[in-house]
Amino acid sequence: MAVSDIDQPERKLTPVTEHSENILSVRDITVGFGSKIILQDLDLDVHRGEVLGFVGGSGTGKSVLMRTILGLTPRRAGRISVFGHDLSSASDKTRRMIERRWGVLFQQGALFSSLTVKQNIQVPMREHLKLSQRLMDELATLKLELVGLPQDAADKLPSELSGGMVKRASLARALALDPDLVFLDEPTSGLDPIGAAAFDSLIGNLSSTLDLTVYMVTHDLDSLHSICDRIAVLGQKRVLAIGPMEDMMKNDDPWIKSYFRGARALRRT
Ligand SMILES: Nc1ncnc2c1ncn2[C@@H]1O[C@H](COP(=O)(O)OP(=O)(O)OP(=O)(O)O)[C@@H](O)[C@H]1O
Repeated sequence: MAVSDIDQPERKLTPVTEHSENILSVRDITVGFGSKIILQDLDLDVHRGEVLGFVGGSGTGKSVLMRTILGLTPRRAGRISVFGHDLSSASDKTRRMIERRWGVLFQQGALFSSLTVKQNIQVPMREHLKLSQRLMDELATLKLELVGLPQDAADKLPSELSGGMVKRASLARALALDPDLVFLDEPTSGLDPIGAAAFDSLIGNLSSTLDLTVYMVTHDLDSLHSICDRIAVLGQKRVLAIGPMEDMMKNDDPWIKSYFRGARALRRT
């Protein structure tokens, strides 16, 4: 049975009044390209075990922030601490340990087109672990099951998969090393509403059963309502607001109001 077919267990929401342990902390981050500043003095905390949804207008810097945290885009100022380690002062060994403990699903899936699904899932295993081919094959089989892909997907190339299957295969790769934290960049974009709901359900289930912390950039209001413990809104080069959906529904910032209580948002109720 696919994970997504299992009824979604009632999610235990992270209590926001208690000070949860931060798995990721960003302080005073400034990022720019040439003379254009995208993020300025931005602060953000992600609590262990939560699903944090990240929203903001197009071009506000959601992907830039995610790439900066991942070390793919340089920052001009600020500190990032993951699993209690400051990334600026981390040794190469610590940095590799951190990279082993996080998984990433990029916006377009970013699977290697010339590798089969199984080989794609095994890329992080080859990079970080020394395992026999047989063990890696067994692990890839387990990951396919975890994300609800049929076993015959293992030997297919990404071009032979549907959009929803590509997302699941990318998620299987992001989960290859049993991470504590996963970054998902618009995981439901391009999926039809049924596929998107099944994917949300999968992420919600994995988050509860594997005790995963999820950092999810999304435009999908359904995802925000159904699986996010908290929502962070990016605007004016910083995190404008962060909190549970109830807080967003009460917020009077014009962008937040029109996003969460505008005509499109109200149509879904
Ligand atoms: N490598 C780069 N060089 C120059 N500008 C860049 C680069 N990467 C991103 N930008 C600019 O940074 C801004 C933020 O881009 P980003 O992709 O983070 O937006 P976003 O909030 O993720 O948008 P969307 O919701 O449309 O995906 C944009 O103006 C973009 O053009």
